[in-house]
Amino acid sequence: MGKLIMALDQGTTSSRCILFNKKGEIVSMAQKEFKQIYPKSGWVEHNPMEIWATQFSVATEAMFTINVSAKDIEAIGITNQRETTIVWDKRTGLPVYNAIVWQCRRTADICDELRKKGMDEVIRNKTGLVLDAYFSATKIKWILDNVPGAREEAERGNLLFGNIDTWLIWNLTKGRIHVTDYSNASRTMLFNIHELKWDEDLLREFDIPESMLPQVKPSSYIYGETDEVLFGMPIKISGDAGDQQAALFGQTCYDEGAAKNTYGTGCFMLMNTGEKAVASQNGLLTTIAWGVDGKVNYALEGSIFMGGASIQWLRDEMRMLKNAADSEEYALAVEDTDGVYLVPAFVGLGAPYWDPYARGTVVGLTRGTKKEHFIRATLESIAYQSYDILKAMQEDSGIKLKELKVDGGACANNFLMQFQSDILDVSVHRPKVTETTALGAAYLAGLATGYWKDKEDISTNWAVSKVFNPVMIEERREKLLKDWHDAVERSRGWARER
Ligand SMILES: Nc1ncnc2c1ncn2[C@@H]1O[C@H](COP(=O)(O)OP(=O)(O)O)[C@@H](O)[C@H]1O
Ligand SMILES: O=P(O)(O)OC[C@H](O)CO
Repeated sequence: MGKLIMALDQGTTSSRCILFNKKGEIVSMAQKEFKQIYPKSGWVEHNPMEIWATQFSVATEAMFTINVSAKDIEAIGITNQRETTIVWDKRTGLPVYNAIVWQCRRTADICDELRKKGMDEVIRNKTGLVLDAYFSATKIKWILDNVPGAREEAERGNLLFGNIDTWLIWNLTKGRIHVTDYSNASRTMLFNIHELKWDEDLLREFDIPESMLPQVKPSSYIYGETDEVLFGMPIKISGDAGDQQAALFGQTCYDEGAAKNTYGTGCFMLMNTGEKAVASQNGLLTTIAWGVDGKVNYALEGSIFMGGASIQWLRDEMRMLKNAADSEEYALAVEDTDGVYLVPAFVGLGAPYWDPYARGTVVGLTRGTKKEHFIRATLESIAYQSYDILKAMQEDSGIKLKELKVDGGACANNFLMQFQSDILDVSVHRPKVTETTALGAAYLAGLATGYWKDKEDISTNWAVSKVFNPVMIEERREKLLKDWHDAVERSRGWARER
């Protein structure tokens, strides 16, 4: 069989491990969901120990299932839900608080205060990000200000910060390595994406000691080896990237202008802008795609907070679905939504609106509205939100997209993909391997050890499974989009006024 690459994909709702062969094919896979903790309205946490435990357990399960051991694994690549913040005590390895998840809105008021001081402009220029509770900086500050004794211990140099990648590498190496990569660092709101270093002014503004921060390395790089106790012998750890950037890499979007959209918990559209950091005029983020071959690549990103998660909400809270995949059949059982629009602003709206006070809104209900219309409107909202991002991206980059590569759990939905193509008026390409996040992490790891020679070697692995071409007439598209934008306006600012 030859050696395999292990990708650890630590997502918002589950920890996954996938073993890939040289052709980029999935040889084994294991997955475990873990608990979502909602201590207050708008707050979201994870237990860091559960994240580590589930991630390690799926790693051993994926090996065990196909009867391979550490000697069969060439290297490990890590990819992770980004921004989610963990602070732990380096003496004990114990977190001082739960992981504060990227979706958590608890620090919206800290952002409001900073905005009053004009910090939004400073932050945008240095980090490429929009001042928002989404990113790690205000989450770290919240932990230091609210966990008794945390600030004192941090100032004494006893506490470490990490996103999930850093936390996993620290645990995989039994506390020997405290590291992250450029793509993850670029999501903290503390990293200067032009100078490629932690920004002293921002650290001072947020009152965060630099000693807490990990070293920043390329995304394809031998960071170290796993502790031999874990897998029986050490395995190289040689890839690390935030999950959305890893998906861009896994989709082989190596050329300037190439773009992908991932339909997972949220939806994240990224366009490679090469070695140029393009500043957005339309509410997108400028972010680091990866550091590979001694160079840093930038991307424009549109982040949508509720993508597939809104289908999960239909399933778990509204109890309209037995499983997410059934949404396709319900949506196809009606011709349209009968004028119903659902804006899934359950945790505010991300790009391009950036409104933490927007809340979920349904408009156009009538006596004739059926469950099928409601489900279809929820699926359509995913496509409309992606339209808003693509439009902003085309304006910012000056590039008219001809095709969009897709991946993530919800891209399995054929209704959604066809509607997406219709609304964008662009062809949508679904690859054979849709686990592109894990694949990207595997590619980064394998490039560092010479398992794959170069990006060209990898590119030949990408293969399309299905193409969706637009068939909707323009007048219909325009009417739907106009009504969608009216519905979005009705959702905005709702929580601020209450
Ligand atoms: N066939 C489907 N139709 C619509 N949504 C789906 C479908 N399959 C999965 N999903 C949604 O996709 C999400 C899971 O995708 P995944 O890429 O595994 O997410 P993540 O990496 O964010 O944990 C869930 O929110 C689920 O509701
Ligand atoms: O867990 P995912 O795949 O929804 O990704 C989460 C993102 O990285 C958040 O920025």
